[in-house]
Order: sequence, then C-alpha cells, then structure tokens
Amino acid sequence: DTGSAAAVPIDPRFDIAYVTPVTIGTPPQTLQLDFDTGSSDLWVFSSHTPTSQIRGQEIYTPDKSTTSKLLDGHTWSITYGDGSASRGNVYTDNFTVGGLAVASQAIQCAQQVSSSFTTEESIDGLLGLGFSTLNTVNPASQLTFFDNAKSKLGSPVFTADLKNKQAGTYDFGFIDKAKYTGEITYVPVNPDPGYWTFTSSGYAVGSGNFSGSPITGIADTGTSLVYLPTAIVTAYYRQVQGATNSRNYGGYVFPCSATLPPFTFGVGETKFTIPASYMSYAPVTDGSSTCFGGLQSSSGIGVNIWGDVALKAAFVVFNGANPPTLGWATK
Ligand SMILES: CC(C)C[C@H](NC(=O)C[C@H](O)[C@H](CC1CCCCC1)NC(=O)CC[C@H](O)[C@H](Cc1ccccc1)NC(=O)OC(C)(C)C)C(=O)O
Repeated sequence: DTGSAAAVPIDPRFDIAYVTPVTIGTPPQTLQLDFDTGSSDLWVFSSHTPTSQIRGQEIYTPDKSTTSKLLDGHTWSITYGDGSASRGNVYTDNFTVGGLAVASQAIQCAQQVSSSFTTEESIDGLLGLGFSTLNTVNPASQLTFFDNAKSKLGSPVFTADLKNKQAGTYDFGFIDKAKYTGEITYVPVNPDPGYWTFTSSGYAVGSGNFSGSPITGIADTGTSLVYLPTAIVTAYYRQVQGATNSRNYGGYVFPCSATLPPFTFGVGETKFTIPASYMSYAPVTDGSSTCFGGLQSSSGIGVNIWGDVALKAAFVVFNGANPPTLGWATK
C-alpha cells in the first residue's frame, strides 16, 4: 500500500506550520493535523476537549464512530519545545492518510490544551512521525501511524516535500522520482532518544567558503525555523546590514530591506542552498519593517534543529528500515 497527502501552510504569508488532512473513524471524520517528525504522539481536539478551549478547530468524536474503542486507563501528557502542551485519554480507531489505512491506530484525545493550541485555529492536532520511543501514553506507550503502517508499505519510508508558501506533499511507502533532481544522499540516523538525528557535513554563508565542520541535529517538520550553533548564526548575520540579536523579539532581527545571503548546508557530498527569501522569515509584527531571521541560535535549546526553513529546500526521505537513514535530494 501507499499514501499521499498535501502539506498545506496554515498561513499563506509565511510557513509557520503545515497541516495535512486525515480521516478518523466510521463514518470518517476529517481533521487537519500538523505532521511532526519531532514528536511521536498522535493527538486531536476532541469531544473531550472543553468547549472553552476550542476555537474553530475540527474535533474527533469517538462516540460517533462505530469502530472507536476506549483504551481503558491510558492517559497522555505532552509539552513541546515552544512551551505549548496538551493531555488527555486514548481511543483506538480506523485512521487513514491519503488513502493509506491503519485499522487500530491510537488516537490521543485532548482533555486539556494550552492557550497557544486554542488560538491556533488551523491545527486540529498533531501526527507524530518521530520514533515511537518518544510516545507519552501511560501505562503503555503507543505506536505512531508510520510504525503501524510500515508492514503494509511497499518500502518502509515516508517522504517530505515541503514547499515555500505553497502546498507540498507527504508520501508514504514510495519515493516519487518526479519530486527531486539528481541522486538521493543517504546518511545514518541515530534513533536515540527518538528524533531523526543526523549529521550535516558543514555549511557556507552566501558565496563564502564551505566549512567542513560536522553539525549534528534533528530533521523536524514541526519546527518552523533552523536552529544552529551560535558561531554559525553570528557568522551568518555578520553579513546582514543592521542585524542585531534582539532580546525583545527573542532572536536575530534585521531591516526587512536588508540584503540577505543564502545559507548552504551539506549532507554527505551534496550541498543544499536555502535561498535568501527563506532566510527572511517574517516581519516581527504585521506591517513592521523589522524582520525575524529564519536562522536562529540553538544555544538555548540543547539540540540543533533543521526545521521547515531548511526542509523546504530539499526532498527528504525518512527511511524507517533497520537501521534507519535519512535521504536528502535537491529539487
Ligand atoms: C515531548 C517530546 C517527546 C517531543 C518534543 N518535540 C518538540 O518540541 C519539537 C516539535 O517538533 C514541536 C512541534 C510543534 C509544537 C507546537 C505546535 C506545532 C508543532 N516543535 C516545537 O515545539 C517548536 C515550535 C515551532 O517552531 C513553532 C510552531 C508553531 C506552529 C504554529 C503556530 C505557532 C507556533 N513555531 C514558532 O515558534 O515559529 C516562530 C519562531 C516563527 C514563531 C520535545 O522535544 O520536547
């Protein structure tokens, strides 16, 4: 079997996150979920979520599904890097993504969501695509959709083809040659503690020389920006007129009129260039002439993160074979 579904930016002005339609239950209930390779819980706004915490999101109602089953005594609670959080109970039900079906997927139903989830009307929940070791369900952790679907897939892979300010695609079970150019470079993945962790072969700022210093980080579709070591980030913004590291805005900002260099990162022998337009992420507030950078320092995070700003510049194969690998191709 295979599956293919669109990854749609939730905001047409800048790519803060992407959502993908899924169906849950019988008859099918359609929700838009944020596919997140940086976590491993599949959770949804639901009929168990207090109505005061719902603002326009679609919800999953297990009682309306003839195939839903309560996973008795199981609970979950998750807090993300940006401080947002949710918790609740667990059902199993039929679940599909782009035509690919899993019969008894653990669906974590929110009984509580933090305010940042309530105010993000376009996100009806998350679909974790990290390793199942990161799943937070107690007393028994649950498998991700990808882990449940793997045995039905021609090849145990999914691919991310995220795009700039337009819809991209998540494919499951096959690699679409039409989506990339050249050869795919595969690199090892360390699945501990549960992220898609790999090592980049180095970077270059604009037309500067390529530094061959390895950078270990995670490929994370659920993080908007790129977070790298301070030395790299300061080297980048040294090339941007008027750039400053703003405590007020929590990162590097610069005049929106500034000329930005592109940023190149290596995977094996292949080089990926993030265009300057992706590196100017967004005005700090609507209409401001001060812009927030798409590259920020990872010093406060503890891990380097190749988020959407970088992933948009590549076609990425998440290979769930044993051992797992990541494939990167230009497009
Ligand atoms: C609990 C663990 C098992 C897993 C957990 N994983 C993570 O925190 C990484 C994971 O990819 C999470 C997944 C996101 C959580 C929040 C909702 C959207 C998905 N990423 C994160 O927690 C990182 C947060 C994102 O980068 C936000 C996302 C966002 C989306 C829409 C609106 C506002 C903000 N963007 C964001 O802040 O963009 C700015 C900086 C331009 C404003 C962890 O490592 O702690």
